[in-house]
Amino acid sequence: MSDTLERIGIYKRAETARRKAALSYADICAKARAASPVRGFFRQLQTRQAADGLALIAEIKKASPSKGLIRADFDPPALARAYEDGGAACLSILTDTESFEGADSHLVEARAAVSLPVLRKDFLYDPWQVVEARALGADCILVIMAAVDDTLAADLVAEAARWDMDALIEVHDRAELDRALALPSPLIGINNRNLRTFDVTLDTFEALSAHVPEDRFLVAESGIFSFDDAERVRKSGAKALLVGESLMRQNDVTSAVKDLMKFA
Ligand SMILES: O=P(O)(O)OC[C@@H](O)[C@@H](O)c1c[nH]c2ccccc12
Repeated sequence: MSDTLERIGIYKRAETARRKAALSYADICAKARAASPVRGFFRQLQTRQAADGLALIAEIKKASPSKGLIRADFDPPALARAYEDGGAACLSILTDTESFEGADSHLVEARAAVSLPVLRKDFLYDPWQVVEARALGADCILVIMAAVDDTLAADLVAEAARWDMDALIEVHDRAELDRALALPSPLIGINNRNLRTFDVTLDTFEALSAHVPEDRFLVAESGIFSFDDAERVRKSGAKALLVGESLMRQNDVTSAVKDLMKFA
């Protein structure tokens, strides 16, 4: 099968080159300095985890390469409000258009509708994209260890820190985890989905979580559909969940969040 991550890397680097040609580093920095102030993403997760035992990062996701169209009735600001009303701690918003039908405007408009911190969910290959994320209003970026080498990962994390943003470091196997633990970020996400094959299993979380030191804030990503799934990863050390599809498929997103987290 074709390697999706490889394909994404190719068009994303080309897209970024086009954007950089139109807007220099200095210009994108000026935009980032003028952006809405950072909302503490990690701090919010810690607060909500301390209060409830588990925090939710709720994802706004219209489509994906593995599932196709997930939600036809797609209104990012309305979804953001519904997630906030349900009790989500933070939002994750896809901005990649080619594979996920996301858009930068989804992030801008959804974030403006709520007071929650927001993760820009995209494929980052250049610190310029981190500054761009801040210019859009993002409070946290994603660093996918399967997509970047150690030098680039460190550069992305450093750029995020320069803008007071958090960085969620995503891993899928032991080698990626060991590389992630060398980075100066407390937020580690174990992606239960293999980005090359799309296989999803919570066994991945159970196997890898044992190797994550207690002082890291561990996020369980992908393939969480029920309260039982949430309990299963919580018992293996998850402090937060990152959930997209199972919430996006519900008409009533607010009660879907309450059911998943057993919020009253
Ligand atoms: O829709 P799910 O199975 O609940 O998964 C959400 C999130 O983990 C997933 O969208 C994701 C995790 N890592 C990514 C990297 C890029 C794009 C998407 C992702």
